[in-house]
Amino acid sequence: MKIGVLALQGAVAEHIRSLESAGAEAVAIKWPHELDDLDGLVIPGGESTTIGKLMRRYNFIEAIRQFSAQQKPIFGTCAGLIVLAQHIESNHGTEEPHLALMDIRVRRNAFGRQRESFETDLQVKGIESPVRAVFIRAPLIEAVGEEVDVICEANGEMVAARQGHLLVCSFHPELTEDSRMHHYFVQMTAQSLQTKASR
Ligand SMILES: NC(=O)CC[C@H](N)C(=O)O
Repeated sequence: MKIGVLALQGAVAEHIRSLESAGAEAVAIKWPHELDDLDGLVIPGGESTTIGKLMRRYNFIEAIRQFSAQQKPIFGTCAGLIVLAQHIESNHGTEEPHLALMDIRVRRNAFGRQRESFETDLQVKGIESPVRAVFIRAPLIEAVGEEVDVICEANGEMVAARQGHLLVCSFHPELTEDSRMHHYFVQMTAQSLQTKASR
C-alpha cells in the first residue's frame, strides 16, 4: 500500500513519518502524475488559500478530483480539511471552494485569538481511547450533509468526519507521537483496496 502526502506546503515530513509508523509506505507528491500509482492521499495543514493557489497552479484540482472519483481515500487535516470542503466561511464571508469534494461547511480560524493553538484529548469514533489533538488556527465543521459521519467533537463542535472514502480532521494528528488517526486512514485505504480486488 502506497500513500502520498501532497507536498505543496505544510507538515509533509511529519505526515510521512506518522504514515510509516502506521504501517504504510509513504511518499511526498509534487506533481499530479505522481498520483497515478497511489492508493491513498493525505492533504496536510498549512494555509488553505496558499495550498488552493498552488493546487491550481500545478493542475492538482482536476487530478485530485479524478483520484477521488475512483473512490481512492483522501485524508485532509486542518487546511487540508478546508480545501476538501464544498462550503468555506471565514470572517470575511463566503469563500470560493477549492476541491469541493466533501459535503461539509467549514469555518476557517474558528477558535478566536485566545484559543489559536491548544492541545486536548478527544474521543474519536472507531479508536479505543482518546487521541491527543493539536489545534493550530484550526477550522470547525459547521454543517454536514446526510452522507457525512461525524467521528469526533470538541466541546460539542464537530472536528473530524468521514464521508465514504473521504476523512477530515481540524487538528494536526501528525504533530504527536500518536499515529492512530493515520492508522485509521491506513485501514480505510486497505479496505478500499480489498473492495477493489473483490470486484
Ligand atoms: N494549521 C492549519 O492548517 C491552519 C489552517 C489555516 N488557519 C487556514 O485557514 O487555512
